[in-house]
Amino acid sequence: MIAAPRIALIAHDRKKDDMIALAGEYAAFLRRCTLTATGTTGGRLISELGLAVDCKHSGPLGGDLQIGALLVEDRIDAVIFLRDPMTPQPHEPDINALVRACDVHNVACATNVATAHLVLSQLRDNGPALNEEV
Ligand SMILES: O=C(CO)COP(=O)(O)O
Repeated sequence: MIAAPRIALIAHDRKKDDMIALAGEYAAFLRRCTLTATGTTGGRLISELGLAVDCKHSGPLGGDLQIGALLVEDRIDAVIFLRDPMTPQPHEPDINALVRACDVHNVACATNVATAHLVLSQLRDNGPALNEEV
């Protein structure tokens, strides 16, 4: 049996509605996954979609770094990180650290909805083999 994918879900404030819409589309699949999220994003996924989510701190309070630490320990298969490219964020260094950690450890990181569809449909249809050698 293929293990349930472990997915991190993160969205900046102006991207949270997009995240809820995206997660709603994949809700049946996401219910079979192990989900982690930054605090406010996770709270909305729980309250609006009824997903089971391990909520870390809010992004500006270190949540991105907590998720980065998990993926460094090989405990995350993919990150869906809907960043807001139009709004400066006080925790920009944390955001960059998380995306860099994805690159260092070859963990799939979708930073927009189009890529998120590719990653989520791949995981749903083929399991968490995104960062294995092909
Ligand atoms: O700021 C974030 C990611 O950088 C998201 O944090 P929240 O989900 O707590 O809003």
